[in-house]
Amino acid sequence: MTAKKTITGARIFDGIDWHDGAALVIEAGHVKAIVPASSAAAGGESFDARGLLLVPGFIDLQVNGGGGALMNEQPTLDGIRQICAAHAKFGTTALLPTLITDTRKVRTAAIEAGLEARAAAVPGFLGLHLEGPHLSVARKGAHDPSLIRPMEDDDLAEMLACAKALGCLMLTVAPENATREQVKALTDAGVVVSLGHTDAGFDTACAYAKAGARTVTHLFNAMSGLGHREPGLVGAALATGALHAGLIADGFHVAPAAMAIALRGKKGPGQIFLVTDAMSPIGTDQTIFSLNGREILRQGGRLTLADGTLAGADIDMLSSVRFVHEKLGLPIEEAIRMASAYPADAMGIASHKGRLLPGTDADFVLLTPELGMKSTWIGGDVVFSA
Ligand SMILES: CC(=O)N[C@@H]1[C@@H](O)[C@H](O)[C@@H](COP(=O)(O)O)O[C@@H]1O
Repeated sequence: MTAKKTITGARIFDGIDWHDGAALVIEAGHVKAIVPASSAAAGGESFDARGLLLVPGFIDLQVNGGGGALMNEQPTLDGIRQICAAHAKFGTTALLPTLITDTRKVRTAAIEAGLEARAAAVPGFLGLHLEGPHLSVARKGAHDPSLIRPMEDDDLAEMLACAKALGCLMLTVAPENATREQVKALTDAGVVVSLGHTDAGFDTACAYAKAGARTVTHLFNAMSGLGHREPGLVGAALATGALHAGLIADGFHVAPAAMAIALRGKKGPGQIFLVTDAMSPIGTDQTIFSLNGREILRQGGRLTLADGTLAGADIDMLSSVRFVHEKLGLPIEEAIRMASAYPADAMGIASHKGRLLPGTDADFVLLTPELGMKSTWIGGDVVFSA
């Protein structure tokens, strides 16, 4: 990492506003400033990004796999490296490798791998997301029901130890199999607790939010719908400003009209952010893979178990940004925020990620004006170039 780098010629979006005729100045891997191009002092390396858009790097809080690796099947340092590298090709500069419901043994291996990835400073590795096994069997989705179980004392202890050692942990739980006291203990220890795979009613969801739950896992998927007398978790996610919610924007998981209604109806400051819920095929031509001994087929943009159950998404983050921009008509700035600023806010890491402000990590993406990939930068270094 050289001390100083300057990126010139691009239209720069810092997550709040556009800067035209400006240069991004990077020092020691961090944003130093965005300055008028004319006053960008010489010195250090200079990169010409004429005609391109420079936007904050994407943050994906739910990534089961990519580049042929699936966290459940390859809970190793190598698996994490593969996943991070695969998603960097689509603008993702920070992600949470996500382990869905599995055995204790696999979970322990995933935590070990996460600690190794942190020690090795794997580019793009942010922390871990453990989605399950403390979920509701009734809302299992593609999770193996035989492995879903209540949170016991030793589970809680393992999560607390993981949070302490790793520093960045998201945990999806269902109120059916995790108590409010457990959620409070976890959030007090800095774990971002997300509610999902649940039939929790509105009041229960609100009570869990009060206990510290901060986010909702893939809004609409694997939860009861918004009923007029029982708004459920969807209703709580939208009506409770404290909750942030992830959304899979592949056009198969949630109908565009439902996405638009949710975006219009979300009370702030909590926002709806994009997640890919991507699986191993991202960035490969894989058409079949296995999860807990069951086959998942990739066909026509969807990933399904033999019985047709959706099992994660076949989408990358840049395509998700394009989807909400092009299909929902969101301004490009807002589409980009949904993939950068909002997940950073949800995760509580906005002081150093999600926006390009003085002092934040120099994590950014260079795109063509048509939103094609050019290059991905993490900590001021190029990690992918198209
Ligand atoms: C990794 C994973 O498995 N993610 C879930 C899946 O479990 C669920 O089946 C699907 C649809 O849920 P829905 O049918 O309730 O909308 O959403 C996500 O793909």
